[in-house]
Order: sequence, then C-alpha cells, then structure tokens
Amino acid sequence: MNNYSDDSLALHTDLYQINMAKAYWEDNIHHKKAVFDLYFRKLPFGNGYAIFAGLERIIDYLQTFHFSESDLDYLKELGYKRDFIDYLRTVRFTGNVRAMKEGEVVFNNEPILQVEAPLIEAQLIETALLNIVNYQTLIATKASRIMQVAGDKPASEFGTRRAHEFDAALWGTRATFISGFSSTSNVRAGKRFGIPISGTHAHSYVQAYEDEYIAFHKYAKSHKNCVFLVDTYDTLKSGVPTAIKVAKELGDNINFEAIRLDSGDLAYLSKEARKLLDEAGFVDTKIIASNDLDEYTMMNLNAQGAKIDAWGIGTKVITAFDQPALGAVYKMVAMEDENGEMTDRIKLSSSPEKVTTPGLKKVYRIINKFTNKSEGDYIALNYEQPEKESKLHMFHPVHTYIGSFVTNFIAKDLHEDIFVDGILMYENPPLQEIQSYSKEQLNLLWEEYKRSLNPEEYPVDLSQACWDNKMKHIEEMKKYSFKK
Ligand SMILES: Nc1ncnc2c1ncn2[C@@H]1O[C@H](COP(=O)(O)OP(=O)(O)OP(=O)(O)O)[C@@H](O)[C@H]1O
Ligand SMILES: O=P(O)(O)OC[C@H]1O[C@H](OP(=O)(O)OP(=O)(O)O)[C@H](O)[C@@H]1O
Ligand SMILES: O=C(O)c1cccnc1
Repeated sequence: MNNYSDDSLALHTDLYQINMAKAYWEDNIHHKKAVFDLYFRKLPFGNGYAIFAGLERIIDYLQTFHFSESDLDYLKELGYKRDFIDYLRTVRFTGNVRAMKEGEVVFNNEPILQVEAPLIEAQLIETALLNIVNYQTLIATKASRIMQVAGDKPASEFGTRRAHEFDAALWGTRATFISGFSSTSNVRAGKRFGIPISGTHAHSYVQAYEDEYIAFHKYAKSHKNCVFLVDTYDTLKSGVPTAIKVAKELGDNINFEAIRLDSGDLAYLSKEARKLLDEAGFVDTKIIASNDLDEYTMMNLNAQGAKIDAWGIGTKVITAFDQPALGAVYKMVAMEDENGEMTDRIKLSSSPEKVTTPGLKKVYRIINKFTNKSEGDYIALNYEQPEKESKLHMFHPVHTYIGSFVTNFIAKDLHEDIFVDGILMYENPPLQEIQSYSKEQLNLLWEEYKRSLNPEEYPVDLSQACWDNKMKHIEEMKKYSFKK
C-alpha cells in the first residue's frame, strides 16, 4: 500500500496510452488533431440491438480530466522526465465529442461516439471511455432483453450484492433503469440518480423471530405497506397462510401489497398462492418472484402460466451473466497531416469486419414516413446530406449485392454535439426522460429485430461515397504496404 491519494481518474488508463503520449510529445505531434470512432463489432447476447448507456459518466470524466499532483508524483517515481510531467500538468480535454444520446438503440459497426481532439488527449482518454461504454451498454442491453419479456410488469434490480464491486452496482443499476426497470434495491443509487427504490425483507428477518406469525406481525407494526417473504419454511403450508392471517387481523391498518416467492417451483407456487390470496379476498395483493431470474426463466415461467405480477432480478442482469463483456473499440479514422489538413486513416485486417471505415462520418436513422418504422441506419461522410435526397440506395457494407432503394423517409442524425472545443454543449436529460426516450426509439424497430432468439439482422449501411472512400483507402494502403 502506498501513500498516493486517489484523487483523479487520469491514470485510469493503460500504460500504453502514456507510452504513446510521451512519444507524440517528444516528436511534437501531440497537438495535431485526430479523430476516433467508438463502436462495437458484434451485438451482445445474440440480441438484435443494443442500448447505449454511459454518456453521463463520460461527460463527467472529460469535464474533470486532469493529472493531479499525486498522479504526477507517481509518474515521476516511474521515471518520467520533469519536462514531460510539467506538460502533463497542463493537459485538459479541449476537443469535440459527438455522441448518441443515452438510451439510444444502437447497432454494431456504427460510431456511437466520435472524438476529435489533439492526438494526445484523444489517446489518453481511450481506455476510460471504453471502460465506461462497454460495461454500461452491456448491462442496459441485458436489461432491455429482460424488459422485452417483463412487458408492463415491473422489474426491480436486486443485484448489488453480486455486482462486480461498488461502481458496477451503482452505474449498472442506472443502466437497467434506462432500459425500463422500474426500481432498484440500491439506496445509494436512489440518492445519487433519483431512481425509485424498493425493498422487501430477507429470510434472516423471519429467522430472527423463528416464528413467521410473530415476524410478519412485527413487520406490519413497523411498516404500513407490507410485502412478506413467504418461503422461509414452507410457502403454501406456512408462509402464505400466515401472511393472510396477519393481514386479516390487521385489516385497514396495513396495505397488504404483495408476497415474495424466492425459491422452489415459481410457476406452481405462484398459481397456488394466487388461489389462496383470492380465496381470502386479497385479490389486489401482488405476487413478486425472485431467485436467479433472467429473460429465459421469465419467458418459461410465463409459458407455464405463472401468476407473477412483478419481478426481482439481481445477479443475472447486473453481471450480464451470459456474456461478460461487450467488445467496443476506439479506432483512429482521420488525422491532421503536416500541412494542417485532415486526412483519412484506415486500419486493414484480413477479416473484413475489422477493416475500419475512414473519415469523419455521421450516422442517420432512416425512418419510413408511412410506417414510422426504421428502415436501417445509414453511415455517410460528414459533408453528405441524405435528409435532402428523395431516394437512398442502402446496401450491405460487406455483401454489397444485398440492398434496396428507400423513398419517403426521414434521415435523423443520431449524434448530438456534446463538447465543442472542450466546452460542454449538452445537458444530460433527467433519467426518467432517458428511459422514455429509449422506449420510444425501440418502438421504431420492427418486432423481428427485437426477438431475443435469432433476431433479423438490422441494416447498418454505408453511403456510396463512404463505401467508395473506404475502398479507395484500402487500395492505396495495399499499394503502400506492397511498395515497402
Ligand atoms: N417453474 C419453473 N420453471 C423454470 N425454472 C424455474 C421454475 N421455478 C423456479 N425456476 C428457476 O429454477 C432455479 C432453481 O433454483 P435453485 O436450484 O437455487 O432452487 P431453489 O428452489 O431456489 O433453492 P434455494 O433454496 O437453494 O434457493 C432458479 O433459477 C429459478 O428461478
Ligand atoms: O437471485 P438474484 O437474481 O441475484 O436476486 C437477488 C437475490 O438476493 C437475495 O438472495 P440471497 O443473497 O439472500 O441468497 P439466496 O440465493 O440464498 O436467496 C434474494 O432473496 C434474491 O434471491
Ligand atoms: O428487497 C428485496 O426483496 C431484495 C433486495 C435485494 C436482494 N434481494 C432481495
């Protein structure tokens, strides 16, 4: 354990970013403008779309970006020279960021966010930006899959105890809320983000009294709104009948809101519990289910006719249980040359998906005016104006023979100016608004893209000019490497 205080996020980066920063600075190219695209190549969970989350934290990170004195002391200890350290002391984020809004429905191979900044700044922030987007977008997408099954029934996020430590619990639960979860059990997240909080009680509460009747009675004395956990000993023989008995005794003194089932056969138990509650006159008392739930189990429970009114979901959403990482990348697409002109940059690869798409680009959602559904996304070079065209040729960027012509469309630019010359231009909407925005954007998608199993592939196409430009750079780069 050393004595440095943890007072900035500038070193929350990979050492190779600092290695590059040093070399750029020594070569005096650190101030040249560079453009990077942030995107992922493959949708997670085999889903047909993803939900973007992370912008709020990125804004906060970039606004406060600086190397603290303790960061610089540590770099000095590592052997970095004084003049480089003195330079780092002055570094702030002074560039431009364009990004999609949080809650946006996003797809593979389209820039979710673009950074245009002095090379050294754009490079130093790469790791943190990817760290933020990859986790939050992954969790928002998992949560969205779950909400496709939950429908109008509320889902509460219960996962803090299983999350990958504090930050993941906090920002992860925010991501689930963006995708439609209705509440969280994490009280700090409620305080920090204004997410509605909700909570029942644990088995230990019943164990503390050993007797379910006493436990429920005491709980009801302490809380007017009661949700009783009924599976500590025997759900149908003891838990549900005891909850009913206490609720009858206390009458209008309490609101018998719900029971919670947390083990056993949730389909069978919910149906039987429903019968007992209804027979006792508690037709409005809800049944909440929890225990290792995810979209697959929930779908199965629905198919079995389970009488579940609300879901408590922890581990599997907050850890993105079936896919531990999203693979978003950050790739250079343009750079200022020795004459001060911006020139495109490309990275080649033997796999076509990994070849980058050079140039400054915009992403448009092409919305059919008649159906109000999205026809696909269209990536065009900055100077193009697809919104002014009457007919668009949309074609697959790898299998170019797959394509169609679109007319009567709206081309919606999906990027917002977030920072211009380091100045924040964007105001984060309230979280509730982000949730509503996300829901509206999902409504633009045909159902075929939203099913959880084998969804249709949503078109993410390049404009002809963007595609021609890419081909030109591939050819030039091949000639260049061949000459060498
Ligand atoms: N009817 C059902 N159909 C499909 N899956 C179910 C059904 N009922 C429960 N499950 C799921 O099956 C799994 C059973 O969990 P587990 O093996 O931990 O048993 P349990 O009864 O919960 O015991 P424990 O007391 O240890 O929690 C959970 O993921 C649960 O959500
Ligand atoms: O199952 P999750 O989706 O993660 O939801 C949260 C779980 O956390 C609690 O269990 P607890 O930590 O007491 O352990 P348990 O598995 O023994 O119930 C609660 O009773 C849920 O079962
Ligand atoms: O409120 C609950 O019921 C709850 C919260 C966290 C984890 N498990 C259950």
